[in-house]
Formats: sequence, C-alpha cells, structure tokens
Amino acid sequence: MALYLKAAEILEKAERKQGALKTLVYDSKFANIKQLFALVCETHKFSSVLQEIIDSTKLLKHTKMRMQLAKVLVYDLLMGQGIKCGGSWKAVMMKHRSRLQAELARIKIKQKVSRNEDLLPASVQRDAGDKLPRYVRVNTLKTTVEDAVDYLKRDGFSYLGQASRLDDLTLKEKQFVGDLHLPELLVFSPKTDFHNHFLYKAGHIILQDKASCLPAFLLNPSPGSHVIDACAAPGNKTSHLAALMKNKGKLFAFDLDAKRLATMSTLLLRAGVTCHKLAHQDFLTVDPDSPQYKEVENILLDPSCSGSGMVCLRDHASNQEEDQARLASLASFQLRCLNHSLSFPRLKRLVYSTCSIHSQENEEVITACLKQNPKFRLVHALAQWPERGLEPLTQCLRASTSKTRTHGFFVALLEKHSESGDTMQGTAVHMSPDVAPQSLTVSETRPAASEEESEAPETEDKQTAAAGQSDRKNCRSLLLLQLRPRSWRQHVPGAHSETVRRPDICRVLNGMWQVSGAHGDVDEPRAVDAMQAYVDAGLTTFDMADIYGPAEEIFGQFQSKLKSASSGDAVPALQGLTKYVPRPGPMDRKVVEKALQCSMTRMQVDIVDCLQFHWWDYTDKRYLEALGHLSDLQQEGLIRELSLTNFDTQRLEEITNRGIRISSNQVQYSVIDQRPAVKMEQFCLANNIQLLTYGTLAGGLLSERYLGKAEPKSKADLYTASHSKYKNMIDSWGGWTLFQDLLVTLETVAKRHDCSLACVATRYVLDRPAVGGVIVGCRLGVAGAGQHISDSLRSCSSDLKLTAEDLSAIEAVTQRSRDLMALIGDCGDEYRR
Ligand SMILES: C[S@@+](CC[C@H](N)C(=O)[O-])C[C@H]1O[C@@H](n2cnc3c(N)ncnc32)[C@H](O)[C@@H]1O
Repeated sequence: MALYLKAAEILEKAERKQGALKTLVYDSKFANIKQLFALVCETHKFSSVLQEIIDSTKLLKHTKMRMQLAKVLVYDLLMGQGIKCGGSWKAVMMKHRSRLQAELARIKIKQKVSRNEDLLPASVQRDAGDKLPRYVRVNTLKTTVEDAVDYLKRDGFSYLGQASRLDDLTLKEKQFVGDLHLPELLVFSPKTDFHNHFLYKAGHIILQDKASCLPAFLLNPSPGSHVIDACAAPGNKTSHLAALMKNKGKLFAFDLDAKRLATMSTLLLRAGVTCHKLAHQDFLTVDPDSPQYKEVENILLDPSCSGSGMVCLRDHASNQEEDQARLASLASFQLRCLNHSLSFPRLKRLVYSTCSIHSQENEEVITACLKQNPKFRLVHALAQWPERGLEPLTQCLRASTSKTRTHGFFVALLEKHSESGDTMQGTAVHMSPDVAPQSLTVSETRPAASEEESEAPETEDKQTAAAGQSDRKNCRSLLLLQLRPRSWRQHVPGAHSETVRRPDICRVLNGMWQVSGAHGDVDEPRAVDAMQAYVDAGLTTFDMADIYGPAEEIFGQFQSKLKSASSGDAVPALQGLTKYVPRPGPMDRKVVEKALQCSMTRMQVDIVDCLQFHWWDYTDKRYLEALGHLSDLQQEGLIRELSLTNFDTQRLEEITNRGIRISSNQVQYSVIDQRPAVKMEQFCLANNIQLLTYGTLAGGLLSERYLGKAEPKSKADLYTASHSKYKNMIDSWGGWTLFQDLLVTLETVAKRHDCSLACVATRYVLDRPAVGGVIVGCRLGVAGAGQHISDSLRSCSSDLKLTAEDLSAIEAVTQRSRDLMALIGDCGDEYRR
C-alpha cells in the first residue's frame, strides 16, 4: 500500500505544481524508486482515461477515496500489473473491478480501439510508441571512447560502428553504435539498462539523453577556462563541461535546491570531477562584478522549465489557463536568468537550454533577451543538426522524439560582439516585432518547474596508495590517545589512581577476532610472529576476548617473546584490551575473579589494560552484579580500565547511574551502521565515555575489492564469519545496489585524497565525536598485512581530512538507506534479538 499512497501523494503534489514528477519521485526517498517512478508516469499518462472511468463508475463516492489514489489503483488494476497490496484497499478494488473493467471496455468500444495505448491522445501515443534509444555519454575524465567500446564488446555488446543516419539509431538488443553528431556518445537499443553496469557505477559512462548533451558540447569551454553553470543540479551538464575542460580551470556551479546539490555532489565525485566549486545559491544573487568571476567567459544556463519535452512528464490532461500562467512565470524567470548571465563583464559565450517544447520558454525568451542585450547575438549552431529553432531563430536547435530521437529540447548559443563592434562568427538575429514577447515580465517568485532527468553513476577499481614513511611519521603523533583522560578515580573511595598507569591506546586498534577460528585455521606461531610488524609500525594496541579462541594466548606469547628479545632494552609497550563474555549464570565474586585470572594468565599480564564486559540478556539483571565485582577488582589494581561491549544506551545509563565508572563501550559503527549516532554518542560525550568501534570496514566488504562486483551470496563468496555477518548488515541497511553506490562514492573520495577506500571509511568513523578508536581486524600471518598496516596508519594521519563535500557525498548515499535503529534497535541489540 505504501507504493500506492506515495504515488498518489506525488501526483497530488504535481497537480498543485509543487514540483516536477521526477523530482518529487526522487525526493520521496521511497525504497523502490524505479517501481514508484513507473507507476507515477503511467498513471499520469493515462490520467484523462482513468478520470473518465472513475467519474463514470462513481468510484470516489463509493469508496471515499481521493482522486489520485483512485487513479493509481485503477491504473494498476486495469492496465498495470494488478493490485499489489493486500488488505482493505485490495478488497475495495476487487469489489468494484467488474464495473471498472466494463467502463474501460465501454470507452474502447466508443473510441473504436482495442488497445489501452490507443486511448491516449495522439501526441502521447506517438511519444510512447517511439521508444527512445538509450544514450550513453563516455566520461572522458575516466576513460576513452575506444576503451569503453572495447569493454562493452567484451561484455557481449555488438558494435556496429559509427552511425551516419538517424535510422542507424534503430538498434536491436545488445547492438550499439557511435552517435552521428556527438563524438563521445554511444547509442543502444531503448531497453538497455546500464544502472547495474560496472562502467556506469564506476562513472566511466553517464546515462544522459543526447539532447541534454548538446549544451556543454556547444559551449565547448577550453581547458583552463573559467565557466559558470548557473542552474546546475543534478549536474549532468556540469560533469560534461568538466570533461571538456579536462578538469582544468574553474567551473562555478550554482543551484537553489540543497537536495539536488547533494545528489550532484555524489554524481560529480563518481564522475571524477575536481575543477568545480559548488554553491548553494540563487544564481540571480551572484554578483557578476565579484573578482572571483572576473575571468568567466562562458556560461551554461539550463534553468528550471516546464519540462514539457520530457516524454514521460508531458501532462496530457492539463488546465490550459493554469499552464499559460505557469509558462509566463517560467519565461519571466528564464529571461531574468539570461539577462543576469549576460551581465558578467568578461562573458563571451552563453548556451541557453530547456527541456521544454514551448516557444514561450525558448524562442520567445531568446528574442526578448537579444532585444535587451544588443551586444549579443545568436550563433548558428551545429549546421548538420536536423531540427532547428522556430522561424526566424533557426540558429537555435530543437530536439524531439520524431526528428532527433531524443526528448524534446531547445538550445541557443549566444555570443558577444567583438569589442571593435565587428561580429564574431555567426549571424546576428534580426527581430521582427511580432515575435518579440510583449508579455514577458520579471517575476520575483520562483515558478514551479520540471527538472530534467538526473542520473547517478559510480567509480572504478583502484589499488590503494600505500602510505609512505611520511604518513607513518605524521601518524605517530596522532596515533596515541589517552583512553579515558579524566579524574573519575577521585570519586571512588580507595581507588588506586596513583599507582595504576592509564594506558594510551592507538586510534586504530588491531582486532584479533580473526584468529578466533571463525575466519579459518590459525597457525599460532605465525600469528605471533606477524604481530611484530604491527608493533614496528606503532600499532601497539590489540583487542581480543576470552571467547576469541587462542587470541589471548597469542598476545601473551608475543608479549613474552618481546621481553625475551629485548635483552635489557626497553620493551615496546603494548596495550591489551580483552573482553569478558560470560554465559548468563551465577555472577558471584569467585566466578568473575576466576574469569579475569584466566584472561590474565593467557595474556601473560598482571594487570589487564582494559576489560570490556559483555552480557547476552538484559532480562537477567546479574550483569549489574558482575560489573560490581569487576569494579572492585579494578579498585584492587587488576584492571586499568573497566569498559563495556555491545551495551545499549539505556543500560549504559543504568550502569553509569549506579556509580560504576565506564571508560568505553565497544560497538558496531561504520558508514553503514550509524546507529551509535542516534543516541549512544550523545550519552558518551556527556559522560566522558569513549566508543571503540568494530565493523567499521564491514569485515572487509568496504573495500575496492567489492567495487563493481556481483552480490556475493554463496557460502564460497562469503567465506568468513565477518563476511556473512556484515553482508547481512548490508542487506538490512539497503542492499547490494545501494552498497555499490556507497563504494563508488567512497572510492571517489579516496581518490581525491590519494588513499584507499578503507582509509576513508575508517576516517569517517574516527572523526565522530565520541569515537576513541576504530578496531580493524588484523590479519595475523595472512598475506597482504603490509597494505593493511599502511592503510591503518594513513587513516589516522593528520593530512587525511575529509571535507564537507566528501561528507555530503557520503551522506547523499547513506540517507537513502533504511533506518537501522528502527529495524534492529540500539547498539548491540542485534545480539539480543
Ligand atoms: C533543468 S534543472 C538543471 C539540470 C542540470 N543543468 C543538469 O544538467 O543536470 C534546473 C535547476 O535550476 C535550479 N534553479 C532554479 N532556480 C534557480 C536559481 N534562481 N538559481 C540557481 N538554481 C536555480 C533548480 O533547483 C534545478 O536544479
């Protein structure tokens, strides 16, 4: 039912002119955007027919339903895939089904047609029947046309060469050609879906209608130039401009809409665009005389418009009077934007474009603008283009499904006369007074508009840059952090605060779950030897547990090996954090003390740096008893820091309120699982408790290795306990497709900082306010540990700073995920379901 309610809500908003259908759909954050978009578009297309059926059958009166909800339900019942929900709405629709079907049949008989499609107005039928080719722009910032063609051929597509006629764009499944007008454009059969294709996800190709590629192509800014993209989001044309500029120069991009800008940020990151400067600003308020724009010679102006050229968005049942008012308001806004653009002092060329088929927004706006700006004139663009602007503005381009096999579009290229008064290439337009739009006035309000299709690609495989010596040096100063730098001991009578040294821990901790056996057999002597490399790199903190197989023993053996090898030299200080994970049962002092002694023996220590307590069942309150004893043992000098693992905020508060001082809580925290940010983090900050995080790299799934890879499903694919655990988390969070979006975004951020994707994912969590350290599973005795160490060092190096833009790109993906707090619960609840 959620699908139908959301579709109806969007249609109602569109009816109230609160936005374009596509924008409303994308802004809805609905889980299945594709499904919602299809339903909204189809219902919209058949709107007048559905209205007739609903009116004739008096469905609203019988059901008390609202019109748009009735339309989506009737559409799916009679023309779509059948009602997909259950419950009362289904029952209602089934009750009325025969009458609704009969009414549809009656309308068909009356119109002497047999197919639903034939009921549509002629203009719609033509559009719907004329399925547009799938256009793919090769992103030359990331690849070349030749490489993309080669890749696609190897991927089973058949390349038919360069098209030379429009008819060559009629292609069968799996065939493709090079476009006849635009060199970086490849053309495929209409149903080709690239949304899950590696090249798309890697940002090597951009899914962009051919007409929408014209503006940047015609502006053709040179590398190094300064360019403005005035109404830029979601950024397809910006990325095209950047590609033409080879990422050199300055590309100022403005947009009013924050959400669209967030999408744009992601899109540009994926596309590898780096020469841009995004601004959330009304372009009309940008000061043309500001020194920063003094070198701007090119502007691309693609303002909000009616969207009437977008095949699926055409409103076939619209109110003519309202439309006229809206068009006038849009045209007025477009003219203001144009006039403003032309006031930039160094401007030489401007491209104006709309995805509208209305002359009010196109030729009339240009005509009015040229009248008001006599220093500018039209350039006859792309002579070989088959569809021209309406007379007399044939210098402009128009595009349509029938003549250019694209969406409906309009493009004008304006150029300034040379300073001497000579004209630059092209012909000045001569205005006839009858063409000049008398009605164009300047409106102050922003009109409701339709926006052009936004599409979101992704990024490529890249080996991480190994951190060099300088990284390691930088990192050491940041590496150590006092686990709990505060004076709580003073509040505890009898505390051994003077004698117990507080350990400093590394910001990246070596997690030893990997030696527990859950990740394959462990060669203990090899594991012991492998610890040396971590310690040599300065990564001296190890996190283990009494239930991690031989982890504590391995730590102990390494500790003793270090001592015996020191021959009098200072032994490097290790920090050993372990966990006490008892089965629920009696928690008297003897039990707790014995468990602690066992850990100490295995770890070969006489004081445990940090003891993290876990409890499986909150209904069994003996966790409070256990913590009381642990607190006593701490006072007796056997534990430096008493901590928790996987406790939720409620219990953390309960424990703290009992006067038991807790140093840290170990929780799952990653770009994916951000539950701690909901309330845990705040409580920790207020109570001087640090979070130590695990799962930050999702058991290794958050890495380049899984970028562009098919979803791992089998046991063979998910061969460690970590893989299956975190794959489940990804499934709950939003699934593999969204996860791929995240990988691409992280990888693009990583490239910008010349580090690995894992570094970015780690740094993202390290930067959270309550996070003291991130635990990264250490691959003791496993090949590749070198890379892993350098990544850890780089993650906490001072020169790795995630920018606001990086964060907003990451958040643009994560905000599309499910609410894990609602789904799973607070930290650690996954262990107690
Ligand atoms: C047709 S869309 C632009 C599509 C974009 N050029 C692309 O190719 O991806 C128009 C954009 O203009 C933005 N917009 C509308 N009024 C604006 C203004 N006054 N200043 C800046 N942007 C504005 C809208 O938010 C919308 O994102």
